[in-house]
Amino acid sequence: MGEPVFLYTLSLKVAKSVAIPANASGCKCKGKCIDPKTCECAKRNGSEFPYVAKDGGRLIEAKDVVFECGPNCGCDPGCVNRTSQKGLRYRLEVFRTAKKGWAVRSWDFIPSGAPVCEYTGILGRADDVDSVSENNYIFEIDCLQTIKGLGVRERRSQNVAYAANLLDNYDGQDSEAPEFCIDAGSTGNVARFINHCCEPNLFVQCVLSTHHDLRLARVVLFAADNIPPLQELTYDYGYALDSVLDSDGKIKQMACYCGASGCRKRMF
Ligand SMILES: C[S@@+](CC[C@H](N)C(=O)[O-])C[C@H]1O[C@@H](n2cnc3c(N)ncnc32)[C@H](O)[C@@H]1O
Repeated sequence: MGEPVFLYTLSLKVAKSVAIPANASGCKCKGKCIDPKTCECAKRNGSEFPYVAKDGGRLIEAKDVVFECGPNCGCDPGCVNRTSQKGLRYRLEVFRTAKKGWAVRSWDFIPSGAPVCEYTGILGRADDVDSVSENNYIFEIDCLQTIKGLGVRERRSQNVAYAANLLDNYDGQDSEAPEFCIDAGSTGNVARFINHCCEPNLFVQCVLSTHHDLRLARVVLFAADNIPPLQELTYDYGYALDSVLDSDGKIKQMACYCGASGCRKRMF
C-alpha cells in the first residue's frame, strides 16, 4: 500500500446560474447558544438544539432539516449550533477497493452523530449538468422533495413549524426531480469518494446555516453509528430502482457491490 492520502475541506463553489438567497436573520445570543427558549435558531429546530456538545458536537437524531446559526447570529464560531461548519475533524483516507474504485475510511474512531464531511463541488441547476447516468459525482439536493414526501429518502423525525412554514414558499413546485445539485466531477472534497452501501454507517443530513432555501440546503454526512477506525465510510445514495435513465431515455442499471447482508444488489 502506498502513502495514505488525507484530504482537505473545500468549500462549495456556486455556478453563475444560481443565485444564493440573502442570509436569514439570526439569533441574539452572545458567546455560545445555550438557552433553547430564547435562541431564535433553536426555536427553528423545534425549541431544542439539534446537537449535544459532547465530542465537539453530535447530532441527536436525523431531521428533515437542521437550522444552524449563521452569519447574522450573535454567537461565536464555537457555538454548538454551528457543529457542521467547523471543518474536518477526522483523518480521512482515500483508498482503493477491488470492485468499487476509490473509497474512504477514517484513521480515527468516529462517534455516532458526529459530522464527517460536507458534500462539496459546484452547486448548479440540475438541468445544466450531466445526468446521474453520465456523471458519478452528482449529488441531487432532495431536501424539499424529502420533506414533501415526494422523494425516495425516508421522512425524518419531525417537520417543525418553522420548516413547515417554509414549504409555503414552494407552492406549485411538486416536482420529484430536485432543481439543484452539487457536481463534484471536476472539483470537490473527500465526500466525492464515499461509496454507496445498502446498510451504511453515515447518513445524509440537509443543513441550512446561511439562507433558508430548502432547495439549496447544504448536504452534510453524519455518522449513523460508532464507527471504528479503518471501516469503510458509506451512505445510502438513495436512488429508487429504475429511476435513472441513460441519454436515450432507457432505464440504466448499476450493480451494487457493497457486500452488506441486506444488499439490494443494484444501486439503481
Ligand atoms: C461518488 S462516486 C464514489 C467514488 C468512486 N468509487 C470513485 O472511484 O471515484 C460513485 C461511484 O462509485 C461507484 N460505487 C459507489 N458505491 C458503489 C457500490 N456499492 N457498488 C458498486 N459501485 C459503487 C460507482 O461507480 C458510482 O457511480
